[in-house]
Amino acid sequence: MRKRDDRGTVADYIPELSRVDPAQFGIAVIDEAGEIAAAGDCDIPFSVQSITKVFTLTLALGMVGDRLWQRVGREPSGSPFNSIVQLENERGIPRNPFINAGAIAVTDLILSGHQPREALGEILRFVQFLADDPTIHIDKAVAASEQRTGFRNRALANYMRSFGVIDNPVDFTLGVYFHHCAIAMSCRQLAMAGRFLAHGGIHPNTGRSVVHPERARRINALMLTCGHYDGSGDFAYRVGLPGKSGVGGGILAIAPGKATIAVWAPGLDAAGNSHLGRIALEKLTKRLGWSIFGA
Ligand SMILES: NC(=O)CC[C@H](N)C(=O)O
Repeated sequence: MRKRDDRGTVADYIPELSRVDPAQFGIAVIDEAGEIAAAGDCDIPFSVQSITKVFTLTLALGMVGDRLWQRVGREPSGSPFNSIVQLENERGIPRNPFINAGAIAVTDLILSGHQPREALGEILRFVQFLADDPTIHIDKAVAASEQRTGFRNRALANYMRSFGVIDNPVDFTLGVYFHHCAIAMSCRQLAMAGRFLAHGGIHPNTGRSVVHPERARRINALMLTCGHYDGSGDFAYRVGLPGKSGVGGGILAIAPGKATIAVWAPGLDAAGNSHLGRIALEKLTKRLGWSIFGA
């Protein structure tokens, strides 16, 4: 991967992300026993962006349960991650929790009854707990950069608010959303944080239950069908694992019962998913026979 020169394009609609060096590549795999195989820039923290949508969905389901599905759907959108078109015909209900509109609605549920700072603290502590690492932090420069330029997300949130899908002041909800997207993690930390999804909802480090096995299975199903936006079908076709991407160039993939894999390569393809990250996952799952659809 290091040697390839087809690297995709670094996201530039969040100015701070356009400063990231596209030559970087990292990967970390953690198996059921906790054995770690990691290479390249696997310890460099990067902006996880939409990958946090997996953690905020998990947290929100724990807080409000299946009531969440009154606000957000569970179907792939077939549209770009920041698209607004479906909201008009679908009463402001976003198609799924992994497109921006859906993740903003989920963030709004987490915020309800809290101050933005408390809600954000709750999300960050949850991610730190999952990764078993209290040093994980929010990159304030990235958050501020998106606060300044996030006009589309502001449009999505205001539009949903007009349908009553968002309860809190839009600026509060978006403040929490921009900041949790700006959580910085390395591939190693991310692969660690996802482990409960590969192992039936159990946190392997502590043996404690994070979610019911059924919920872990369902989150994986959503990652498979919606985790790469309008590139989800292609990701399932090529890689064959539940996965969640972010515009920082990271992908978290789950091989149920086997392992978690986190990859990071900042250059993106046309759908906003890591170009080399996807290629690396495709090669790895093929070689190991890890696709959930068979060898
Ligand atoms: N696909 C992504 O990672 C998008 C997340 C980013 N914070 C945004 O809202 O645009």
